[in-house]
This record gives sequence, C-alpha cells and structure tokens, in this order.
Amino acid sequence: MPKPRFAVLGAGSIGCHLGGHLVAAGYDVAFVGRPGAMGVLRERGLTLSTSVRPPVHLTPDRLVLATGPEAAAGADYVLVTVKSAGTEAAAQDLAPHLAPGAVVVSFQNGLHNPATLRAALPGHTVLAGMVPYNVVQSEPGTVHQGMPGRLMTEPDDMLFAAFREAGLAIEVRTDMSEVQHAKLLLNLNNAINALSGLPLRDQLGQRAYRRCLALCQREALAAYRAAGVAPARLGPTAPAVTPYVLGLPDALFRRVAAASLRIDAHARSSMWEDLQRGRRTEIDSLQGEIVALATAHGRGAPANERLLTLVHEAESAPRTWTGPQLYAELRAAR
Ligand SMILES: NC(=O)C1=CN([C@@H]2O[C@H](COP(=O)(O)OP(=O)(O)OC[C@H]3O[C@@H](n4cnc5c(N)ncnc54)[C@H](OP(=O)(O)O)[C@@H]3O)[C@@H](O)[C@H]2O)C=CC1
Ligand SMILES: CC(C)(CO)C(=O)C(=O)O
Repeated sequence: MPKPRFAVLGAGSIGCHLGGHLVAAGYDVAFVGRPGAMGVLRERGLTLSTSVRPPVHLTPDRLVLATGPEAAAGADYVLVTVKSAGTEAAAQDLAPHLAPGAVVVSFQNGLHNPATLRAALPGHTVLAGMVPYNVVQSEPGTVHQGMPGRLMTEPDDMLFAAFREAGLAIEVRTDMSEVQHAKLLLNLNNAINALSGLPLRDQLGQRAYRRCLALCQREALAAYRAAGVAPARLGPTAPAVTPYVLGLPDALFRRVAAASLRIDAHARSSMWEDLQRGRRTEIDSLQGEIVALATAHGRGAPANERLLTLVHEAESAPRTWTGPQLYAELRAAR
C-alpha cells in the first residue's frame, strides 16, 4: 500500500515537529507556513531535538516548503497546527484546495478548533488531536521537544500507523471532547507561565505560581461540573485532585508530582513564545473558554478573568510577574 501524503498547515513549533518526524521516516510532507519561517527552513533545514536523543537534521532538499494552501492539494492528511485564532482563516484558505477524501486533523489546544474546521470543510472528515508535550523553537530551524508524552487522536488506522512508524508516540481515543477539556485544565498554566517569564520547570517549581494554577483549575472544574462535563484523566492524578497537589509545599510537590516535573530546561508554554514574538496569544481560547462557560452557567471565574485581562495587556505592554505578585493579584480578583 502506498504511504499516505501529508501537509502541515501552520508550520511552526508543532507543525514542524510532527511533519519533521514524518519526513525523517520517509513520508511526503508539504509544509505550509509564513514566508519568514519557510525562508529559515529553506536556508538551514529543520532540526528535531530533545534532551534524551541525538538531534535529527533534515537538510533543505528534503523539505517541501510552501506559503500557500494550494500546496496541501495532494495530501491525504492535512495536519492543522495554526494557533486557534487562525483556524477559521486557515480553513477558508484550505477549502478550495483540499483533495476529495482528504482527512484533516487538528493538533491544536482549545475546545472548538475541530468544530470550526468541520463547519468550513463540509464533506471532509475532521479528527480532533491533542499534543500533551511542549515544543519550542529553541533556535531558528530547530524545534525542541521539552518533555515526554503521547499524542492523542480520534481513530484512524492509517494515521496511527504512519505516526508510529515516524516514532511519534500516539494513542487512539474515542473521548476526545473529554481529553480536550482535560488538556484545557493544563493549558490554564500557559498564561501563568507566559507572565512569569520563566522556563516551565522553574515556574512549576514555585508554589505561588502553582497556587495561581490551582485557583484557575478550581474555577474551571466548577464550570465543568455545572455544564455536566467530566474531563478525562490524562496522568497519574485525577483532574479533581490536581488543585490540591498543586497547592502542596515545594519539597512535597516535587516528591508527589515528580512525573509532571520531567520537563527540560528549555520548555516554555506556547503562549510565552507568542508574547516573546509580539504576537496575539491564544488566551481567548483558554482562560476565555472557562470564563464563557462559567458565565453561561451563572457562575464567576474571576481568577481566569483577571488572567485574560493581564495577558491581553501583556500582548501590547509586556511585563513579568513574580509568583507572590501574581497570586495576590488573582486572589484580589475574587
Ligand atoms: N508549542 C507547544 O508546545 C504546543 C502547542 N500546542 C498547540 O498547537 C497549536 C500550534 O501551536 P504552535 O506550533 O506552538 O504555534 P506556532 O505559532 O509556533 O505555529 C503556527 C504557525 O502557523 C502560522 N500560520 C498561521 N496561519 C497560517 C496560515 N493560514 N497559513 C500558513 N501559516 C499560518 C503562524 O504564523 P503567524 O504567527 O504569523 O500567524 C505560525 O508560524 C496551538 O493550538 C497550540 O496551543 C499544543 C501543545 C503544545
Ligand atoms: C504542553 C503545554 C501544556 C505546555 O507547554 C502546552 O500545551 C502549550 O505550551 O501550549
């Protein structure tokens, strides 16, 4: 059977990580990205790095690089890896070029990207996917995976086989909505990490920042309960218990949550990268979703609402917050 062909729509950290692994395993991948980013790859090639394995370098001649969605025309699978605010536009761009029968897979954070893609691409199968680990562009042309983890998607045998062959750990799930709600609980830390200005490991090592996350997660769990949503359990700790664990003193937290601190020194939230580059963040699809859900059920989510405002402010006027400053700010909002 011929190998399926892929396109990556939104060739940034996640798109280059997924697409790069597929290229390394011999799959055809068309990378669709911004002219600047594609120029870097055209010049330097793409390096896939982790702190546990030697890096893999793909020379420029192995990369099919494009800046327009027409490059996705030959793909059997289109992996959508733009930030949430760009999904609608990316889907509209893609619609006239998508091959009949092509499957679209959203590997994005947030709750609504698969639905946005389905609405814009009628007649195509759109699968929800989830990336549990961090990938940063540690230097131009290098995407670095900073922690272990298994990708998740809705069932598709050919996709699953290709990812496995490419060395991308992947798990098939039939409860992706619950998975996405669980991932959103983790992504409530993106804003806290971005405002801390610290690598994830250092930020999560500090109780005051973890308490900020616990406040956000408690509000989210209350909103989920009101909405009848039961988030999936993605790690050793059940979602309902996580806020208690986050509030433990540092030494105890390090022992109880050792697995969640298996993060290398480079890892930062994807929102930190956005603030660094002066780009719009995904805050409306993260804290914004919790505020909207809480409001729809007659509840407040003041800590999430305050973070929403602080991140919007940081988009135009960057500032960093110490853990105690941020915790005091979020508590004062309640
Ligand atoms: N990075 C991470 O560690 C993780 C990220 N995620 C999620 O994965 C998704 C992707 O994140 P990430 O890879 O970090 O994002 P990036 O910003 O690194 O990559 C997306 C790239 O796509 C470009 N882009 C946007 N729209 C288009 C378009 N229509 N055509 C071509 N290129 C386009 C963006 O350019 P521009 O900026 O100019 O719009 C950007 O360069 C997000 O939903 C994120 O939350 C999930 C888990 C971990
Ligand atoms: C992996 C994680 C939770 C944190 O880096 C993330 O999803 C992100 O940065 O967007």
